[in-house]
Amino acid sequence: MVESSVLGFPRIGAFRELKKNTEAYWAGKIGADQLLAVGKEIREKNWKLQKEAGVDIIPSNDFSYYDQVLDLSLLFNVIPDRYTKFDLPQLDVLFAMGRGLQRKATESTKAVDVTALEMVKWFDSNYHYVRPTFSHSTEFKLNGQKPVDEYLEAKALGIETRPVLVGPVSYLYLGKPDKDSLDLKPISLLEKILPVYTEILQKLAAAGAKEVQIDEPTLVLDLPEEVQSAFKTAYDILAKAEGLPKLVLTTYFGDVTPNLAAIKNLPVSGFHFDFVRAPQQFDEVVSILSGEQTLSVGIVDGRNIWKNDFSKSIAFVKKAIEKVGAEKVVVATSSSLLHTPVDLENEKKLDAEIKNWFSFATQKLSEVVTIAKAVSGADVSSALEANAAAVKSRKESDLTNDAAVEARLSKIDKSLSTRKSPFPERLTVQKAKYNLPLFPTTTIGSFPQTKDIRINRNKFAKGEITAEQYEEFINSEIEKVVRFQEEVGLDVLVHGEPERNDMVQYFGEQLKGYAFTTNGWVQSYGSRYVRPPIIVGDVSRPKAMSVKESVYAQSLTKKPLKGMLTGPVTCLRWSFPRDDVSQKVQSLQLSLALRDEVNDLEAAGVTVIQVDEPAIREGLPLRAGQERSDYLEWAAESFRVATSGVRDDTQIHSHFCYSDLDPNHIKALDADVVSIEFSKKDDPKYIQEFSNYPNHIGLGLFDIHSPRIPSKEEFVARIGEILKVYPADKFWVNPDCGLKTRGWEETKASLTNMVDAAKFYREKY
Ligand code: MET
Ligand SMILES: [Zn+2]
Repeated sequence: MVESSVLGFPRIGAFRELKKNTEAYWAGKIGADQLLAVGKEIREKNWKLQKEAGVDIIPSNDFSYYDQVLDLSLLFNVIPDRYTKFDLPQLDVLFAMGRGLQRKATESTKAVDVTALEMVKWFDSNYHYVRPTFSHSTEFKLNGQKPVDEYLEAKALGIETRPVLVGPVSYLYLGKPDKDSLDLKPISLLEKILPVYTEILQKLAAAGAKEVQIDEPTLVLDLPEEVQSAFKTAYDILAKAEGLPKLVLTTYFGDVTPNLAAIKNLPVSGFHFDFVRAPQQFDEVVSILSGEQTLSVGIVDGRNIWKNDFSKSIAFVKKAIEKVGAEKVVVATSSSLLHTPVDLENEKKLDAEIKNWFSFATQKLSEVVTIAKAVSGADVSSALEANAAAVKSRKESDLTNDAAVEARLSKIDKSLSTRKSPFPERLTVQKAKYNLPLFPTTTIGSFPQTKDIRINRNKFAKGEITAEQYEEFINSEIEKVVRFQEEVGLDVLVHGEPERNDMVQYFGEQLKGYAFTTNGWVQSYGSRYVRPPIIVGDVSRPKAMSVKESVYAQSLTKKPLKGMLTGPVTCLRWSFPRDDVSQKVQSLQLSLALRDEVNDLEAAGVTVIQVDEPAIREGLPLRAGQERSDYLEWAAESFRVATSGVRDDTQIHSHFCYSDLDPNHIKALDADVVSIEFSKKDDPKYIQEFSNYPNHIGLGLFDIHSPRIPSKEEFVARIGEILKVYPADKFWVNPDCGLKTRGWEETKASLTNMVDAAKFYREKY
């Protein structure tokens, strides 16, 4: 019997229980005990769900209160000193590293003021991990035994699990040196970290774990020589240790063949490969298996919501069986299911035909089980028939294909993707028109999404208030935000985005070709979850989407008001995309819809327009090469198609966040002004890279993921740092990103300090 396996299950709860309770804990409304109890409940539910679905290999330690990489940092004591000096309980150390902590002293506790560690994209997904941050003084040792505890917890429920750990090479390589140790290469710590890996693995084995899923996803990246060779060093050492469980080396999100030499002959009990993303690697990766090693065939998509095509998958798995034998093959999800929503059954509003095309995490459990059964010769014919019917219905549906969109797409040429004049000429007319001071200040768009906003949005959704009442409410929010910005003296204002639940979903809901869910949440980072809309067919814009709010906001002020749109690549990346047409086609369709919106904004008098592309970096193919250069080309083309229909004196902004951005990747967008998340970038070399960026730029000055308030002096110092390498006449002053997750109090204080610092330099220059 071929076994089925799941690499990880969403841990947020079917109804976002984890978020609600984590945030309640942060707000001091519930105690740690209650939060821990909720975590336990979620784990129990997830394990039982998988058991009941018939999954053979069920993961444990895939749960986390914040991020699984951060958990490992805590477990291995990779905790910079600044987090340990307050005598915080472990859970609070975890959250302080994840999101920063600022707290006044009480009778029994010290005052705390510490920024978060850097958070970056998990490969090309919209999940973010907290970057392990190493110094010369890092002393690896086990801090507790979370993986063992969770393994035993499942065992106590009568469920045998396979614990998951990020492997040593990936863990180190995904990290970075702390600011006090910039010369440190994390991978050089390999031999120092292996003893703690050994220790935790021994403990797992002692607790009864027979096998551990050891994730080495960095194998899908271009790896420097010393990292490639680290695999052999690491796994040879682990293989020599006494009393370890078997290790299944798990890769996902891409093709590992360029690094095949690094894992050939590794002493592990098996390998997992992602054949959804990279089916082409099959022959080569199978060729490295020794007679003993198992092959985990990742065939059920952990990154998207389309129903599996059983006939194709079964054929694929059969091919694997032929090569290595049924007893060695495992049918698996391509990656953790963390990236998919929990349960399609909770979608009550989806059109029945469309719903039948989807499969969420819970449904994917039965998919791996059914495929495993089918290739083992069990009779699953009714499941196969239903599946074939769903696949056919999607392919042939009118909802999928729109001839008018396809015709417009075929007419895109250079004239549609080039601004009328080059940047220097635009700059001259824009200077004259907007007359902004040196160090112009602005924000990235969203202002605090208060409880009041959420309540009113829900009321409107439920029909408890009328459209007029809702509009009135939104207008009052806009007015509040505009007045506030005038008071603190910001230069380019925004309307605050109170009408937007999410920057992609908001537009998705107004575009034809999209479907959206009511409960399809996916963790993006920490307690922030997103509900990606789903691109089901050709995309077009029936009517204006954002003009009303921006025009209203502009009517309230004489200062320039920035209209806010989400760019084509980000709309694509933060949606569940179609898998039947290319990403390029989907992106360009979106860009045409956005072009109409940009032009409508300009015509309505909103002539500073920001088109956010925070996801442009995450979409970058993981390896250098043709696919990557093609991507950069169509991504930039999409942005320009969206934004180049405007006059020279219309100022186009763009915004990027979440990851290490290469300035060369955004030059071709030709935006007049860009803002970039930057506050946690300490490496002067990185700042230097941006000094040649030709257009204007705002390097984000404070972390919006943290409630911490930087002082004016801190802003002054940071701006001063950047000014050492960065020219003052291109310098915009702004936060890292939008302020939607922040409260008003810290927003007011931080922005006031930021504007004061800008004024300080304005006088100085
Ligand atoms: C993740 S990028 C966010 C940009 C958006 N305009 C905002 O401020 O919320
Ligand atoms: Zn952002």
